[in-house]
Amino acid sequence: MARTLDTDKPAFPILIGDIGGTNARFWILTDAFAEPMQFPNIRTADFPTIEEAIQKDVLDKTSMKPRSAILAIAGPIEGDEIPLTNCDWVVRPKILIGDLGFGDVLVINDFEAQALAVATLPEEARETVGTVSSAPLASRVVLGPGTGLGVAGLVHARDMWFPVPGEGGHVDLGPRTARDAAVFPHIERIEGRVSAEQILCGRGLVNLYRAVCAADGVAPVLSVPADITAHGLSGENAQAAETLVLFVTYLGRVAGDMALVMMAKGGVYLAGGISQKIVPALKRPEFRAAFEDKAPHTALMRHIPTFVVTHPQAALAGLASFARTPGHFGISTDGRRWRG
Ligand SMILES: Nc1ncnc2c1ncn2[C@@H]1O[C@H](COP(=O)(O)OP(=O)(O)OP(=O)(O)O)[C@@H](O)[C@H]1O
Repeated sequence: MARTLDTDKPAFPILIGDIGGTNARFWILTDAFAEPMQFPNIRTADFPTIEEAIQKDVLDKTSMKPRSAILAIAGPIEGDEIPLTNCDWVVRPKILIGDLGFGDVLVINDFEAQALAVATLPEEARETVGTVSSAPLASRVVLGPGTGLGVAGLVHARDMWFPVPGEGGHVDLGPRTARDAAVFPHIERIEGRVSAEQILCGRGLVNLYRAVCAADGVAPVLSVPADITAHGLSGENAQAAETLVLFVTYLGRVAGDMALVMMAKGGVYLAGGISQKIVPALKRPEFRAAFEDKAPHTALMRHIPTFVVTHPQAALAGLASFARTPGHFGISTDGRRWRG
């Protein structure tokens, strides 16, 4: 139920963890007010299991014994064994309780955590894209191209924020312009279709770049997402430069669709590992133009702010806000909380 944790809060110290497909990050909150203890970011591929990662990255490095854990993971949360999308780890709350000594484990969706962050993000932890820079207390959307494409909504009601997790990264993305029509036939599909995540993530950047090369009849010379954005931003590779322009155009198109679905007058927040790295490209006209190009609602879209989340550990900041003041957030713990 929405207020479960308000009356039954997890006990401090609390381990909070943001576990993505590529990276995992952990903090310990010693109490409701103290600065968090931060631990080195790790790559999930460097540890065979999450238990080993928590033991070696966190527990072996402090005498603090966390009593509770709140983990945000990439993937759906069902049952007592929760495999992660895009990584080999399986989260087993009963093992975390039995082997690592936690008394209380809550697992939520990683984009729910991003939504928690967006609810409480200070202005200095975001950068405005476009000309609208104030965000009213109204529904928001967070959209994050990273290892995958995460999407969540955030509803403000009854003086609380309610994150709305979903699978919005898998909506269809179709061609609009003549150039799109030339590039799209070369985009690798998933079961016959081009979902947004086929383009708007690290792997998708490579997919899009290869399609641009194929449309131009040139051999691809880049294969790593960071190289494509670097060569695209510098302009030294024509196909990478166009890839980046198309990437922000499609991101604007999907971000606009999500804003329409949620009536997100409170703004669209771009998170994930890629957004912060391509801010100059997002500030070119194409992103906002695609975002606003939503007839018959272009006037509405012009007033919706768009931001890049610049906080380096936004999901952890969101989890920390929730752990400290759970009553401010409507998070359901049904089927997602285990006790020792
Ligand atoms: N400079 C860059 N330009 C483009 N892509 C990048 C850059 N740096 C990293 N990436 C890509 O970002 C992705 C990692 O994103 P992120 O940091 O959000 O990881 P994550 O938290 O593990 O992801 P997720 O939560 O989506 O599973 C990888 O696909 C990586 O190739």
